[in-house]
Amino acid sequence: MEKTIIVNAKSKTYNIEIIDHGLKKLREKVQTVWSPRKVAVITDENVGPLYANQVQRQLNAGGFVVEVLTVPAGESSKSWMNLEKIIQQLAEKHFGRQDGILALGGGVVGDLAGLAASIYLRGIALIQLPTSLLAQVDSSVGGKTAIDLAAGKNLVGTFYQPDLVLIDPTVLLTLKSRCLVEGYGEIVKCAALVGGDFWQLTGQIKSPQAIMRNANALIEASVRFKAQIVAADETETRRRQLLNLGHTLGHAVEQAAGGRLFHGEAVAIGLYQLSRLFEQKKLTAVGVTEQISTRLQAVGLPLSDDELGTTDFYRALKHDKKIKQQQLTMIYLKKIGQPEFYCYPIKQVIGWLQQELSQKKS
Ligand SMILES: NC(=O)c1ccc[n+]([C@@H]2O[C@H](COP(=O)([O-])OP(=O)(O)OC[C@H]3O[C@@H](n4cnc5c(N)ncnc54)[C@H](O)[C@@H]3O)[C@@H](O)[C@H]2O)c1
Ligand SMILES: O=C(O)C(=O)C[C@@H](O)[C@H](O)[C@H](O)COP(=O)(O)O
Ligand SMILES: [Zn+2]
Repeated sequence: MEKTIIVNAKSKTYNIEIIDHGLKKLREKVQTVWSPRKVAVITDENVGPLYANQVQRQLNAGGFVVEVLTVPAGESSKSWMNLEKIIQQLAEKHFGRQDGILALGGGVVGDLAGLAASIYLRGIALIQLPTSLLAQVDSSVGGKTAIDLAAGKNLVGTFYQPDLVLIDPTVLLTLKSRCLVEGYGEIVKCAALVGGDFWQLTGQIKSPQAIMRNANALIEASVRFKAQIVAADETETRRRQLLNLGHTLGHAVEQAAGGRLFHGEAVAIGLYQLSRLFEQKKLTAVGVTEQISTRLQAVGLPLSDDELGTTDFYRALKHDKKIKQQQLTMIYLKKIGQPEFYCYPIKQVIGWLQQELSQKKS
């Protein structure tokens, strides 16, 4: 399979190339956007040993000079400390404005490396080579970069588009099952926003193996949708907020779980729980929540978490980026494929969630 999807964002137009065994074509693809230069390959301790040598060989063959910089695996790497270390290493190795960063890893590496690329020397070139399912369907596309603060997730970041996203679905074969499945949480989110054939396709996925068998179609559908949204609203003035379906609650749950839950798992909980509450409010059509829960449970994604009842929603939600003049915009589904905005005073949303979700572990 070889597919090209063009992202026509306001700040930049670039290609997303979805290519089976695309790593073998890395040199050729990078050469379409970059002349020979120094490249910092930023990766993590799991992905580096699997793919960094191959990436380095390909780049060297194209005349690129490669430095591999490795961070620990996991969400806690999205930190000031790692950002500073990367920036320091770029400076020590005399990276200049003509050089570049290639992010080789999951969403954690992509968000961190993207942020470093966007601020070092006020911005150097970036290529995303996403290796987790979540990164291939979501985080490598659209230019959001971030690190976390104690106060909340992704509170420091930029919008910074890459020159190229190269997706090789075959690298997913080395991903642990739990990591594959968490990426599917974002796919269900996306399919619920789109509806139609995409939603039907997710209805056929009944196991992690089925995710893998259908990976190419799932990646293509997710990326096509995200590319459209980013083209329409790169910096999230309104429409891009739709991609936050399930995230208002998801980010709160992820933070409360302190690393125990992966991002896609927390999004699954957020998707289900918020849909349940909006269905109770009669804003979401009867049966939507059941369709969502069936899809999530089919692959073993969680619908709830023990921490949910004790989550401090006040602490977690007050930093939501969708708050404006004390009003929080939440996304809900009127029906599958029909997302809507729901704007409500933040204090009342917090009270409502505390009341509805405290002590309930359903
Ligand atoms: N920028 C965005 O638009 C955006 C969108 C969604 C999520 N995110 C962010 O992405 C992060 C989650 O990303 P993630 O789920 O990829 O987590 P991750 O980067 O931690 O990757 C998950 C695990 O899989 C390992 N891994 C990755 N690729 C592998 C491979 N091919 N073989 C073996 N192991 C591999 C990693 O080392 C890690 O242990 C969160 O921080 C989230 O906030 C950002
Ligand atoms: O690309 C986007 O826009 C998204 O919202 C995609 C989300 O899946 C992703 O988790 C994103 O990082 C959330 O961003 P945030 O602005 O809510 O921190
Ligand atoms: Zn997300």
